[in-house]
Amino acid sequence: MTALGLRPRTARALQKLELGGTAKAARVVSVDRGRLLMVDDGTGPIPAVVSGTVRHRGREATAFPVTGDWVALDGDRVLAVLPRVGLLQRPTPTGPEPLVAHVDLVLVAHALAEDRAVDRLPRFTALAAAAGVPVVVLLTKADLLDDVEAEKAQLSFELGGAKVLAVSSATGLGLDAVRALIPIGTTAAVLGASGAGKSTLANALLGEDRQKTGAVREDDGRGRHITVRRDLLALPDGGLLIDTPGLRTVGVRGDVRAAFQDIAALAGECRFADCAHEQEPGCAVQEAIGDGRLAASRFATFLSLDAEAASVAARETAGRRKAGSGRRPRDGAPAGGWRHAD
Ligand SMILES: Nc1nc2c(ncn2[C@@H]2O[C@H](COP(=O)(O)OP(=O)(O)OP(=O)(O)O)[C@@H](O)[C@H]2O)c(=O)[nH]1
Ligand SMILES: [Zn+2]
Repeated sequence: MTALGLRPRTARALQKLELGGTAKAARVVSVDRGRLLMVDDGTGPIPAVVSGTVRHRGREATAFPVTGDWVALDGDRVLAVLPRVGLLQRPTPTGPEPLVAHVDLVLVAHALAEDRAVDRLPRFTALAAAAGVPVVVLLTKADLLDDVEAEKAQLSFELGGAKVLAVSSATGLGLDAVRALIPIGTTAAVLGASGAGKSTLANALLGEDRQKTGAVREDDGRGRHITVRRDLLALPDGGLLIDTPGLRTVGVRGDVRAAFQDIAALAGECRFADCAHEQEPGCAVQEAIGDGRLAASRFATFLSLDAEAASVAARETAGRRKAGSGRRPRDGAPAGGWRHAD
């Protein structure tokens, strides 16, 4: 893996496209409508646009690039999006919306001192779980808490034993621990509600005011600076950080159990395979709540997200039936294909 996180598999996928000598792999730093900023392992940010020609079909090749994507770049033209791993997608009424790609770790920021409602956090962890990306919860603004260790333990309990790190951009608490999570070449995405302290944390990790510089720099220091508001940032230690704007609404989609493996494991121990975890005898979930191993609030959150995902699935099935009479695009490519750069 290179400093920018290019994996051999992704590099091979580029070779397979056989685009010719001048096409190279480059990574998307930011997307501003049709305008992209790219980096590769030799150059600083380069502006690029998406090619109007769909040269290669397939799911990724016809997708519009998102921050973190690896693409085939020829001059200033993006020819194809290379196969994605670690793709964070937000469920929307019209289907999943890709947010960022090639993410190795999701950091969910939550300022417990200002927001006691932790039941929204599993929405973020579900988003990561759906992408198969590990999660660490950041208890931000820890300087505003009286008993950080106790709050951290409580938060971890309420999140089913999630890994929680207490951090403060104000005092520097926990910043080294966060840095250690993002070694050279790995990409972490910070998710969380607006005001959770994500951008301040990004600045603290960068060691500079991102608003002024916001630059992705090559680790050899040759790269140029360019101001971007957010997106893929190169940390001084070589890790890559994607700061995302606060997501106001995060829906859930698919099987939410991936984000509730603690509950799924308990449910596997219930006496009845079809246990509804209400008042059945031998219910391992209710037993765990009873003896304090599982937070009742977590189980309640699970039930509500599970119900939400089920209703989304039902809506999508109904929508597909309605659209079923329409023509299917060739090669299974999504209708619409490239969104052209202006
Ligand atoms: N006391 C304290 N305040 C903090 C800390 N980190 C951030 N803040 C304050 O919290 C507020 C919000 O911080 P931001 O970093 O802008 O939050 P954000 O999550 O990036 O918000 P969005 O960009 O809207 O998603 C600002 O007023 C920060 O100064 C911290 O560690 N301690
Ligand atoms: Zn049960």
